[in-house]
Amino acid sequence: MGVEGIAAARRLLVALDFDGTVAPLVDDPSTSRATPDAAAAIARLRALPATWVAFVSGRPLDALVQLTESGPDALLVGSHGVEVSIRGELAPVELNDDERARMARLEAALTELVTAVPRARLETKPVGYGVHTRLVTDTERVPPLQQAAREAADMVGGFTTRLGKDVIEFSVRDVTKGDGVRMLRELLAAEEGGPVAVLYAGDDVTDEDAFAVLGAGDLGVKVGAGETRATERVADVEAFAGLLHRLASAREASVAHH
Ligand SMILES: O=P(O)(O)OC[C@H]1O[C@H](O[C@H]2O[C@H](CO)[C@@H](O)[C@H](O)[C@H]2O)[C@H](O)[C@@H](O)[C@@H]1O
Repeated sequence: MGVEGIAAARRLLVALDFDGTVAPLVDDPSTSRATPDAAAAIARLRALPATWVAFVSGRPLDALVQLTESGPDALLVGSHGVEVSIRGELAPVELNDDERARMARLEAALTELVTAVPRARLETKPVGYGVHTRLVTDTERVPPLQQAAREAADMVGGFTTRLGKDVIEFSVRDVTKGDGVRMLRELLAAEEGGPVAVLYAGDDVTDEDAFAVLGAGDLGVKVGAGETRATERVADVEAFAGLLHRLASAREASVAHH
């Protein structure tokens, strides 16, 4: 299924990773924003009937709400599938005592490791941690730091590890972006009373879980280089915004015919 094919789907969910897909990677994660071109294409898609745009991200949900400048109709999945917000209704994530205790032990160990490597940074998330190395200038120190972080997580036990772009992440919940996409598709299909086709786009290894739940009537788009199970690829964030505009134009034409 190509872009023009999926544009003709009766009901379409456009599920998007955020960092590296609609927003270029930057040194300060709090300053990330979708490019104006991507934002314009998303607005065009959102204006169409039977068309939904969702963000499915590794970001904590509160950051995702802020960075995507989401309105009350937003469909958001944060923390790699763990946190979900459907049109402002947040399903709260409550850690149990055991999870809290393991988080505290891992935080102590990671804090010590990160403090020892200049410009490494620890991101604290609702269900885990990210060890960021984007700004580490002594790059030889990155692999040993990541290895030590992995060992610390193994020692505490029960963490899912994900290697992303200049980040290694640990989550106390074993949920994926694939679970998030499946949940969104089922929700919309139940609401609308019929099947929903999905276009999913992402740039990182964690997006492969989402590509894995796509079927014959869906479309996976990999943004940038790297191995992927997605069937379509674009070079970068700018090219992906172009694809979103192409999708919006084709869907506008398809809607006009029906
Ligand atoms: O699933 P995503 O929406 O792609 O989020 C993945 C992680 O994104 C953030 O880190 C990455 O983007 C930062 C801003 O461009 C960049 O500085 C960092 O090097 C990247 O790893 C975010 O901080 C993480 O929480 C997300 O899991």
